[in-house]
Amino acid sequence: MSVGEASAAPRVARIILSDFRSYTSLDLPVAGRLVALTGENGAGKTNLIEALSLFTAGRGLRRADLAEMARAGGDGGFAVSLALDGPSGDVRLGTGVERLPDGALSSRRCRIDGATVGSPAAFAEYIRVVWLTPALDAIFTGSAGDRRRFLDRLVLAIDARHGARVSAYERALRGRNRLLEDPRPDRAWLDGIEAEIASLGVDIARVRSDAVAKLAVLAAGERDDAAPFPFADLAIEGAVEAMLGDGDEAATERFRAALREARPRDAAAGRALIGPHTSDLKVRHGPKDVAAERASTGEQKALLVGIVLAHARLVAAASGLAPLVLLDEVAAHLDRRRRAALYDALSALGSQVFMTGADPQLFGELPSSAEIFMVRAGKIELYAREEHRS
Ligand SMILES: Nc1ncnc2c1ncn2[C@@H]1O[C@H](COP(=O)(O)OP(=O)(O)OP(=O)(O)O)[C@@H](O)[C@H]1O
Repeated sequence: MSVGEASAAPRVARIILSDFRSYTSLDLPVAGRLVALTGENGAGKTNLIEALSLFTAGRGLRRADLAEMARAGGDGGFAVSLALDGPSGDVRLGTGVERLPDGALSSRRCRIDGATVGSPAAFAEYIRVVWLTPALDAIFTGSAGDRRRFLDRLVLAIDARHGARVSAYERALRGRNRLLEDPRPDRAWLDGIEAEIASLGVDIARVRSDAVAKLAVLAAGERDDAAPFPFADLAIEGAVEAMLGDGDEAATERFRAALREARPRDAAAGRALIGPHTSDLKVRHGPKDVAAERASTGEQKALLVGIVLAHARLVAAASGLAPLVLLDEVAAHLDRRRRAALYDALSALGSQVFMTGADPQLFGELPSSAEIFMVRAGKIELYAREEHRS
């Protein structure tokens, strides 16, 4: 499917939580496409969108352990379930952890219409999820590792197998590190594991590069210097990415040769010094043509919003599913004009969007079809919208 083609937009129609974070039990019907969650600090707004973020591969938007998600004071288990109004009808998605009869906690369970599936990656057939959280504010000034993780999340929303690919690559790297600890390592084993690393590494570099190139094409379409959300110039910098020009097979061979040659150096360092695990995502503020880390705090936030909007459009075009968009405390950072522009852009996306903000006034510019909820200590009710808009 090409960028711009129509996509289906699944909608969460009901959220049911049991012993999830601050929620003992919650059954929330949702009617809107644009949904705002307001309420005091600590009320449970982020907890709710974190629950939604579990319907994608990985550990959700806080990258938390399952044990942290279970309500303190509960039995250690929790359940999150969604009724989804999807392209092929209604479907029920569920995930959580159960306290087993023998007293132990189960591993993470994932279910689709009651049937167990192997991992949350299986939800990708029904729903894609993208998000922007305050933790990402430091992404441009933070470590290359943070930016790689950010990029991998972008890729994961397009290609649900990317997480498994990265895990397998990291496992193979650890295996090679262990072999290199031996002063006389088994050469056949090393050859084998390096072949695996090279093949997985080139796959990772390729899908990351493709995603960045597609995002760049989308951003290029919006090269309006006066746009409220500036376009970003994105590029990946990495030795393996630089090898891709001659095709994947040649790149795999070159990466494998580089690993073989680097054995003494990597043995001394205790890790591989070359590979996509050392690459960096370079971001520039397009209209100003400066490195993103040199832009102002507000400009960085606007850049991130621009990237997330472009990403949501890319996910819709690539997967045929307009992704669920979760925006944690984004509205509060934007001036009035940009907030109105954000709501226009979100309406145009076609996605269902959940956004949080402590101050209900932040959502004054939302269209009347939007739904605003007031969150108070584990309880959620509709905010008096009519009053609010008068
Ligand atoms: N496992 C847990 N069990 C019980 N309560 C939890 C658990 N994890 C977090 N909480 C509580 O949830 C609350 C935080 O909720 P959340 O982060 O959703 O707040 P918020 O409404 O987004 O607030 P803010 O506006 O400050 O971002 C805190 O009071 C925290 O103690």
